[in-house]
Amino acid sequence: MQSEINLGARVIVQFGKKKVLTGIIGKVHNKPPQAYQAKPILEVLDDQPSVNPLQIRFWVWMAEYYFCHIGEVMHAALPSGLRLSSESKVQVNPNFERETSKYPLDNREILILDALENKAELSYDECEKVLSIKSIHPILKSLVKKEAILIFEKVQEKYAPKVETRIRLTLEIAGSKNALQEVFKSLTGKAKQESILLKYLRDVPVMKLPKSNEKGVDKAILLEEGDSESSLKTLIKNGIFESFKVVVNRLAEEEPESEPAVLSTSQQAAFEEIKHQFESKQSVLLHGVTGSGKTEIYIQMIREVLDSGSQVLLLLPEIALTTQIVTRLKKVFGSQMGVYHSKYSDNERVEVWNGVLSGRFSFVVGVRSSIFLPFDSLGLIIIDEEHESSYKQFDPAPRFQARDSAIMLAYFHQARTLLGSATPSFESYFNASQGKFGYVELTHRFGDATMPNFYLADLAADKRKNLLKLDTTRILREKIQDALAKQEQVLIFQNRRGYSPYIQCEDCGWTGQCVQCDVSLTYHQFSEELRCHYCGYKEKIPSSCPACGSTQLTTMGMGTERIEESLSLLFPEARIGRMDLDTTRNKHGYQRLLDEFGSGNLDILVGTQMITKGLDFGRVTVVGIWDGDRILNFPDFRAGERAYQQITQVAGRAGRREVQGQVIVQTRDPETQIYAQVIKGDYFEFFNQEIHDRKKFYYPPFVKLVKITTRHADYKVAEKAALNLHHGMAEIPVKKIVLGPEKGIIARIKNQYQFESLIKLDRSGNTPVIFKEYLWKITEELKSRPEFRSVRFVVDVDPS
Ligand SMILES: Nc1ncnc2c1ncn2[C@@H]1O[C@H](COP(=O)(O)OP(=O)(O)OP(=O)(O)O)[C@@H](O)[C@H]1O
Ligand SMILES: [Zn+2]
Repeated sequence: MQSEINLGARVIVQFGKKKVLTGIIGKVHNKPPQAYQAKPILEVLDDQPSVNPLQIRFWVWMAEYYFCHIGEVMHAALPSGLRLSSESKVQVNPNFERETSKYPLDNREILILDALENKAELSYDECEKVLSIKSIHPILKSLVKKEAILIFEKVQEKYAPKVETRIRLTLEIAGSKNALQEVFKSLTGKAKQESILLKYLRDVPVMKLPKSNEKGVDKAILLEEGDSESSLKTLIKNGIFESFKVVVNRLAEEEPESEPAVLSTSQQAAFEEIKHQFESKQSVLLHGVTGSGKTEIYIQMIREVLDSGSQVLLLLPEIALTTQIVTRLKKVFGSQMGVYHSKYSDNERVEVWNGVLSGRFSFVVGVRSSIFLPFDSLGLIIIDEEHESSYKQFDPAPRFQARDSAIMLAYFHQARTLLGSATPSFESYFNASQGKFGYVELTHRFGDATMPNFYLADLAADKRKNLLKLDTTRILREKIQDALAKQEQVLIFQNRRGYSPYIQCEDCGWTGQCVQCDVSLTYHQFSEELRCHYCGYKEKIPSSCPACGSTQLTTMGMGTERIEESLSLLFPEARIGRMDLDTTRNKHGYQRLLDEFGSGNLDILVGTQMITKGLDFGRVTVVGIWDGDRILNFPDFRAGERAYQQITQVAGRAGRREVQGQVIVQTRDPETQIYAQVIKGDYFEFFNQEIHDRKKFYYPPFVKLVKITTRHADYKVAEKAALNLHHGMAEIPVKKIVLGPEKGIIARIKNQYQFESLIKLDRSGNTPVIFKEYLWKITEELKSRPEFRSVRFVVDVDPS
């Protein structure tokens, strides 16, 4: 068999009596495993491997680096359409004969056997339908005992190619004019059939171009004007038409429709400089202020690399992927470009996968999981908005950082990585300052656009002077009013983190709590529900307090819904939209809101983080940051970095064309230094200050962080396991600091108590590798103890 096996091919392996699993050939060797009995391969599914050796190398690296099983990486990497599912099926036992069987059969058993005469195999579901009962097992079991049927596992490809039924004239008819005339004669008086034939001849020029009959037409199109299916059937039965099936592409073909823009002088200079630095560096950081036109530079880079015959991957944060930038790229690259989106169906994902495999897509724009596509000759990976924390996968394993992983992937391909941002991550900026990355800057906006003007609006002062109305400062109101008068647009930003509205009883102080987690339920006005943001639990809003019966329930906190409400009171004439998790839950919600805003149907858009990601709207002149302080205050060593990035990014949506933008930050503390730094736009100065603290207190990029969460349904067991883990880790002979274990910020999630340990590892040499080897042994040893058998240790390398 060995000669048939190719690295990367999918195979089926039997586990236990009933289960079959799909695997990928990772290595072909002759050493039998010591610890377990190897399982035989039942079948090799692919002649051509689905996964190439570079991918396998990448998976191995990822599993090792992010401390998880390679199976978990495989699971994340393969679109589920490429994994196989097995389903139990029933067929007649070939040795069975009803007449001579020594066992008596009851009625229901006979019905199943009858059904199997019409169809060679039935699924459990189908058997249940035959008898219209719920539990088919006893009957099938009895049939097996009576040696009447066999049960087997059928492995099915989940991916289903899209098949179209097409109709064409049979060869006899299409081949001769006479035959066709005969047909016409025979159809006189049969208006319905005649109409179908006429329609066919209208769409397919059989007379002029006999070859055109080969392709025929889509049956659905042939019948779409109301012609009858049964008439078509008759035509087929009489040998006039025939039907056949073809596999078609789900992803529409598009031709490029515009040329790339001509770069400005400074863009051109940046472009040349990037190429120059690529000669000596694998990775280059492009630090270009908001609106500087990074996209056009990417387009030129992509063009060049594609022309040289290599593949290109452009990574975008999740939400940005549905928008402007993809439309822009599609216009330039047409159907050479594949889009890999998490909102795509499985089948669509498999088509992008296969498109990369077959060479149809040499360029892919995608979310973080697109790093797993089967590229075999990448020349360039671009990571746009590289500072985005959504590049990190939190759950489930592999908990990978797509930016860091992409750099590794590029290394395996001997490719280059271009990281772009107006507000680089500290990691990348640090790497650039150390000379590990190249560094190219764009300090001006494209064209005549200038950087926006900032105003710090003092909430406390306005309150004292009685100028605060519905939480808006005077200056914010004035600027909005001005913009509305000039028919310009306004964005209002409220930070989602560390804050969500909830319901409280005014009389007894009751608030809704999740039944499985130690958190308050969040209030959703739109759906009139209370929801848990951790486990998804939800309940209807009670009409009275469940604790004391009072009907005085009020909404606490100030979410985007409340802001929308306040603004509609203050500016009754304005058309206001809201963009947050609530209004974008369905597939097209986000796009629809952007389209409305873009086409000028909305004057004001209120939103969370979503409105900050790379949006480019020419008429936005005012950006209001509802509560600046909220952005600064979260308990995290990255608080400052995130705040700087976020304020700069939101502000960057304002004034991207001729009219200068106005940014109003509402705050109780206008003296806070970070505001001054953002306004000055001096990232370098800000970085230098912050990095000093990071060094002093041992935080990244000076150490490597590993976070381990210990989980168990029993508080005591979880705590004990976490303490044991702690003691084990303290003994590991590498340079490190082990903190914790502490009760999780949220003590219980989905009925599991959690304790967190944080490890700060020395970065030098192979300290992290040694640490992980020991950690593996420690957790395996703990899990082998009966008391900790169901404890989970969740390891997060480079948590964000
Ligand atoms: N060479 C060019 N020719 C014509 N228009 C350009 C050119 N470069 C940039 N633009 C326009 O300038 C605007 C800003 O460009 P772009 O959106 O690429 O900026 P960006 O650097 O990605 O900004 P951000 O970081 O804020 O997302 C866009 O409307 C873009 O179409
Ligand atoms: Zn919950």
